[in-house]
Amino acid sequence: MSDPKVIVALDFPQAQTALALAQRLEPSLCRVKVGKELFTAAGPQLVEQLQQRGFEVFLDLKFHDIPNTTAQACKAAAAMGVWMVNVHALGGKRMMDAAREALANAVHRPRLIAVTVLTSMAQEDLHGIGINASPAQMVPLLAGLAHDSGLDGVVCSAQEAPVLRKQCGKAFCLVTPGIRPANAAANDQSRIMTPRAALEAGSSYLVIGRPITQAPDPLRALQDILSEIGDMA
Ligand SMILES: O=c1ccn([C@@H]2O[C@H](COP(=O)(O)O)[C@@H](O)[C@H]2O)c(=O)[nH]1
Repeated sequence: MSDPKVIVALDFPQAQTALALAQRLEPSLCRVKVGKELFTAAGPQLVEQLQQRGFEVFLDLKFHDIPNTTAQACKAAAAMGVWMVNVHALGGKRMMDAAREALANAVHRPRLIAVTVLTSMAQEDLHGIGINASPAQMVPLLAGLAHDSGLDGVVCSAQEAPVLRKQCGKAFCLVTPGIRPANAAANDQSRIMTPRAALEAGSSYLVIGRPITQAPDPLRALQDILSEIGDMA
């Protein structure tokens, strides 16, 4: 089976719009991501519909709660048959251990990854919440905890990928949002990189939302990105 490197973020307020966009894409070219906005509006039924159309789904709900609650939420995600699910590393090692253990005997075990520092955040945002460290310092620390807990990978920016690749090894999955083709608007993202540069830096998968979903021709936008990636796809 092919292993598409692009994960399209379906950030829409309702199922109908998300399905219409998915209809214009190709499961052989990309996976899709269902995040908080769409899942809150449309729920597991929408995940099921995307899977029926052949898409593998990254359920991006960033679970961050006490260990038991997070573990049970991960189990519920696995029961939906999703390809990937995530927790937030700021929930700590005990929470990540519980999440991994909860999935150990799942019939269909999704990849379990942890968000490190959101790609929208810069150093001043961390200072604003009392963390006197830079993303370049915090991300390796949180990725180390996720790695020690036996998680499959992390969400980070592509800017941290070279360091994490060395720290956590080849098999560790680095999922990177904040991807912007040259000249595309950064929007609310802070730590960004172009698609090809991100893969060269060591990203495993690229999460791309608005540059594709808001384009006049989303399939064309995806294909342009895949052409830029070329032999790295
Ligand atoms: O650190 C993170 C974690 C998750 N995201 C999600 O990725 C997409 C990015 O969308 P764009 O439109 O390409 O900016 C979005 O769904 C975020 O919730 C992230 O950006 N950063």
